[in-house]
Amino acid sequence: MAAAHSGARGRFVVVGGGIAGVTCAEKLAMEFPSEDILLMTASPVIKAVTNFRQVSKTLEEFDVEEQPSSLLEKRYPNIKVIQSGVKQLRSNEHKIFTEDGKEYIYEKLCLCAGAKPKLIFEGNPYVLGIRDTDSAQAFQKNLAQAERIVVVGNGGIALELVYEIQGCEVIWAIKDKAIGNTFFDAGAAEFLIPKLSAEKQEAPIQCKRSKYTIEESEEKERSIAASDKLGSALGPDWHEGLSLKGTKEFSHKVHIEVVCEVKKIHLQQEFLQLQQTSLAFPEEGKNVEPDEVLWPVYVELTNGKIYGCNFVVSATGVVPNVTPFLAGNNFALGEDGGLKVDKNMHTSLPDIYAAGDICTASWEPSPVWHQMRLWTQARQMGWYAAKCMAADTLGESIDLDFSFELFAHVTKFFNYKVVVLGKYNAQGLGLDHELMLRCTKGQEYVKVVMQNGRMVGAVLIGDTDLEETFENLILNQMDLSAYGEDLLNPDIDIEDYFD
Ligand SMILES: Cc1cc2nc3c(=O)[nH]c(=O)nc-3n(C[C@H](O)[C@H](O)[C@H](O)COP(=O)(O)OP(=O)(O)OC[C@H]3O[C@@H](n4cnc5c(N)ncnc54)[C@H](O)[C@@H]3O)c2cc1C
Ligand SMILES: NC(=O)C1=CN([C@@H]2O[C@H](COP(=O)(O)OP(=O)(O)OC[C@H]3O[C@@H](n4cnc5c(N)ncnc54)[C@H](O)[C@@H]3O)[C@@H](O)[C@H]2O)C=CC1
Repeated sequence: MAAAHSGARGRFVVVGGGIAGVTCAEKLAMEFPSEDILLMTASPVIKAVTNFRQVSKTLEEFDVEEQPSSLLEKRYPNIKVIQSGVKQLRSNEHKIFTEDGKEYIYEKLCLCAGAKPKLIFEGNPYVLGIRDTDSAQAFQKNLAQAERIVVVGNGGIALELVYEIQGCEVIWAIKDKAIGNTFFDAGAAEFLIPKLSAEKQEAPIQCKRSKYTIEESEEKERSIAASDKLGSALGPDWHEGLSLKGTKEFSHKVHIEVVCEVKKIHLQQEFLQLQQTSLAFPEEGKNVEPDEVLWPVYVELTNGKIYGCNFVVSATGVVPNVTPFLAGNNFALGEDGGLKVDKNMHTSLPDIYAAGDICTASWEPSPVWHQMRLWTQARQMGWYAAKCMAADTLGESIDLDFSFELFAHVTKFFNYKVVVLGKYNAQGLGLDHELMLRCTKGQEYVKVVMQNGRMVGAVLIGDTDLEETFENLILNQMDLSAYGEDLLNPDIDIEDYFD
């Protein structure tokens, strides 16, 4: 490496301008008002949490705003933002080196560099991922000229996309039998499916929140894929600021191919040489006709079907963004490739902490908490990592934060409010559990997971108003055997029982 110019010495250095990094820097700035906190980030804007609302003991909601870093420095005069990517870490010397050729010395470091989309057929220019503002805009631009796309993956992004896209045929290829496997079971999927064939209620195509937008002149002409410079993950309602419309005039037109993966992606020329048949968009769920249209790419599925399309969206999860920090540093990594952190958010290397999507929680968790790469957890981890760094500096001990007692997430899918609590899909419980259900078509879907008469998880779709009561029941592990099915009886006001 070329000789680096000496930058600054920071007692506390945080890497990453996403929710985890910014929250961590803010908390450190509050804990140590007379210290400079260095926040290094590869992106020109930072993500700030605004309008934070504690909905219940563990459920929280907030908005995420993209802001220029100067606003953060104004709010916290002891935060200095350095806009340059970190290219190397020398943990044994307590030094980091940035892309602009500077080096910095830290006493304590927190790595919050997020994650990257885990793309199928990475490098294929017809395969798009969605992570940050750039990639979302690239997607929108391509969609505006598309008649048919193939969406691969069955998690949060795919669920949001298939519902939001209008005026474009969508072939949705999933590995599982039912939609939304990361959040739902087959019953909940069944409840949601009718929404995909209904006319989408027109949402105002404008952003609910004011957002800092990148100057037009800075925006590069893009071909199909976005630039590979890594920005922060998008915030809530990210699609509301974008018109997700193809070239046609219909609302939803989604066909789901279940239990399959993508075997191959053929360019048009290759496909024509194969002399195989591709399929037209299935009417009423059935493949009847060979396709007459020529497409830029053809997707061959493992079930033998081939569909032509304009491009493919790979919404197939994320991989922690650890690469810039690994060379020469012997970090312990989790099975998912994240930096392992203990119950103090400490990695395996001295004075280095990690938070958010980059890390893998490796402590013995509460029986009803698990890690998921979500912004609620990024905020909680960033905040708690700062508290741990402060406690260590002051020689104090600290208990695991209460937010890690119960997994709790509130979001929106297909225009329904969705709350998931604890082991909502009986994760890790094997056969040792029972399910109780209540469902009113088009209105609500309530599922609770019971183990030995105690509630260990719940999925609440619609305005059920049950989240606080169920959160308490999961947290206090009360024996509910005596209540039997009455637990979900809509004629009984369950809150009166337990409050
Ligand atoms: C489309 C989409 C929708 C989502 N929807 C939801 C949702 O509805 N609810 C929910 O809870 N979660 C959602 N998520 C997940 C959520 O956005 C992430 O879990 C969360 O934002 C992660 O925050 P983070 O700070 O760990 O990482 P990021 O937001 O990825 O931030 C990482 C930061 O590190 C910087 N960086 C990267 N490499 C370097 C480097 N070498 N040097 C310096 N800086 C670097 C980046 O520029 C960025 O600022 C969604 C994600 C996506 C992509
Ligand atoms: N409302 C919310 O809470 C939302 C949360 N998110 C979060 O953002 C992150 C990224 O979202 P997603 O990419 O949707 O990740 P995800 O982890 O939610 O889902 C990935 C999906 O891809 C599937 N998959 C993995 N490899 C595959 C392959 N080779 N072929 C076919 N399918 C494959 C998985 O089975 C899974 O269904 C996640 O952490 C997610 O939790 C994203 C959007 C909305």
